[in-house]
Amino acid sequence: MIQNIETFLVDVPTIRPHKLSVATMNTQTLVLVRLRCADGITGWGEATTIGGLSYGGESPESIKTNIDTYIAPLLVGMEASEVAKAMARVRKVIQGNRFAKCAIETALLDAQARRLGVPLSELLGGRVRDALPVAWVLASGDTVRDIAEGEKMLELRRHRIFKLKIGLRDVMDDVAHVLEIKRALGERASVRVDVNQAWSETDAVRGIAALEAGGIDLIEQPVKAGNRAALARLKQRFDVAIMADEALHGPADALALAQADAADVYAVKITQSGGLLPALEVATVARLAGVGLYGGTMLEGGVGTAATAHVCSTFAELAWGTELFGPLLLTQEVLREPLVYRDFMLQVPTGPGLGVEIDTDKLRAMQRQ
Ligand SMILES: O=C(O)C[C@H]1C=CC(=O)O1
Ligand SMILES: [Mn+2]
Repeated sequence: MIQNIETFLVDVPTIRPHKLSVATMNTQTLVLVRLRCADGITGWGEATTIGGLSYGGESPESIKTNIDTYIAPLLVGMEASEVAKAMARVRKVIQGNRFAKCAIETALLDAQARRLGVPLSELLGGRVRDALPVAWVLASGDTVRDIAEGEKMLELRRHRIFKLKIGLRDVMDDVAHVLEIKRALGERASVRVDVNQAWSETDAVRGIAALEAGGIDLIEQPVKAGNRAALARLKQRFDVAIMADEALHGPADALALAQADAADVYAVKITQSGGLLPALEVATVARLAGVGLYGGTMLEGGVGTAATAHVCSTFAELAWGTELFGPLLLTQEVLREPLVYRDFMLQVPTGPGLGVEIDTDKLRAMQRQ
């Protein structure tokens, strides 16, 4: 039986300012959920977002309030091992709130996988890979600093895929910044950009033409999320791969984007999809439509990152790797043992459930009062 559900906000400084077109992050607010069951088993989930309300429609505070006020009372007293019934109730009664639903589903699945003594991946159909390629995001806002950071990551053998956050400056200034980094890193790295919706379609035509010519491998969400037709026109116009991120809020969007032939690649995010099982549905639509997969992040800490890793470990094809580096951007760790990054890959945890343990003493000390 589900005994109680608690939510925690944890403000953690980032290792350096992280500049996106929608926000500059100096701290990240982790939203963590603990679900305790009458059989003594505890499950954890995470609903972290980026930049308060500047990236998505749910803020850390709204997620906490909505779980505490509306979702937890629906679930307390239900059978904890009946994850699908519990989530069916949540999905029937609660509109929207994809991030909150994701955290709840993660906690239920973590608890159930622990109960069964298996890694969470095995409840999701089973893993076909034990490690995932991980991109690093260069977003200091400074070209020289970004190049030095990229060189350091290559030397450490931690990352050889780099995503650059652009869209804040004039299109051609951004292009010059990106191409300088590409020239410095050369064939040793895959260099990609994320515009986070900042360009008009005409900006995008100019910007993508120059980036494609300069050897950039992937263009993420160049135009507004709602402008599916523009994304489709850009996909038809250019050879370089176009990725949908903010345009993709779960399986229905995955289908609509596929029907519009609007993207070469989907950024699969468990929070944006509204949970782990909807994220698997996004991946299935992609597979059937011939769309490539990429494991996306909302810069979650260890819990959400592990959950996404379990999901991505089940993908037969993962052509574009992942960006599951969230914990590495943070100055403090909430896990007892950090996730393992080695040889350019994140190792998918092997223990029961998520395969990570929360340091509850640390959490108590770090949580927002
Ligand atoms: O992809 C996004 O838009 C969000 C995010 C992922 C990595 C990062 O730095 O920001
Ligand atoms: Mn993105």
